[in-house]
Amino acid sequence: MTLSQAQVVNRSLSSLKNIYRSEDLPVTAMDKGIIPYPHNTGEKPSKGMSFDLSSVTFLYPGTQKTSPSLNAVSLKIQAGQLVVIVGANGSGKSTLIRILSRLYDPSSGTVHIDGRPSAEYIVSDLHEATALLSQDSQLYPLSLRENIGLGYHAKVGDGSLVEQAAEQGGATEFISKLKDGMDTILEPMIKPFEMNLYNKKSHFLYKEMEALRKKIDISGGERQKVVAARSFMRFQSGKIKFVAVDEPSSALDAEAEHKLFENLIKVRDGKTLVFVTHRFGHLTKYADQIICMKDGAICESGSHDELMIKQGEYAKLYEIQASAFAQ
Ligand SMILES: Nc1ncnc2c1ncn2[C@@H]1O[C@H](COP(=O)(O)OP(=O)(O)OP(=O)(O)O)[C@@H](O)[C@H]1O
Repeated sequence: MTLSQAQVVNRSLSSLKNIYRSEDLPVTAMDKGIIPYPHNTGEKPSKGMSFDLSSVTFLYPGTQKTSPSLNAVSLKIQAGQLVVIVGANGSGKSTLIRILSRLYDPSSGTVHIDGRPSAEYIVSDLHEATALLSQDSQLYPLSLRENIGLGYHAKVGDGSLVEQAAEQGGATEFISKLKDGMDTILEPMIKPFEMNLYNKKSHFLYKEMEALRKKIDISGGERQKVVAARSFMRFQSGKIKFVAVDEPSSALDAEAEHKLFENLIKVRDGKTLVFVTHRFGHLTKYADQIICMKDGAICESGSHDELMIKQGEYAKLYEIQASAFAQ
């Protein structure tokens, strides 16, 4: 029996629903915890996830490196804060995001979330309350509508929610220019057809298969807009308390990046936002707290103005970028 494209897509969608919750969240050996998150939901509405890290050191399992990727990191992030992490390549920014998102537990030191050791919470609950937007986020061989809708799979059939998320992620314009719009299927899966149709050029499905073979490519920036739209869809679940944004904007032009940040900030209510960025300006000036990292450690933290007065690492990085515009 040959599966139709729709059947293939439906099957993929239902299996992806099961794995999507853990997208970007590789399961590592860690204490799975027993306390549901959020805890004490009957109390006043949460402003977001809060963090308290004390002397956190982290070495990737099996790494050849002799020095830890995070070294004695201590920091506090209050619920609802907008935090920006900056620092040179390899300084530990993404690693810190992975610890905050509980993709890894520290090699030593402690992490408290909302006042409790993070290991006490059911890890899948923490992941469900976390939206991680990073360059590694994947797209699936499904329609653009489904790729976005998967963010909140119970509402994947709600066209207006999916379209709203597409708009917030900045994806509407490029999608409207595609022949099949939201129904465009990315990287169609032709394998099941091909097995049956090999060399049967006269078969009526052969032509269809040939059309599907033409992979629909979208640019790096457009992919990131779809992934961003999926995160906005996730926010609709009402469960997100922590948004970690690890440089998703590297392929975005300046205007698209600005809009993405603006849209994320518009929906920040009830969420703690942590951004990793190499581009100063948009965010760093509005951040409640800037964390500047160097060689796996926090070398400075404070507001933009405080760190500029200090004339340390942050001011150095900022001035390098500012001088490029002044010339
Ligand atoms: N999966 C991994 N396994 C082993 N070492 C890793 C892994 N990921 C990162 N590292 C190492 O940990 C250190 C910190 O890396 P990390 O990705 O956190 O830095 P970063 O500040 O986010 O860098 P960039 O700005 O280049 O993205 C680096 O020395 C890096 O080589």
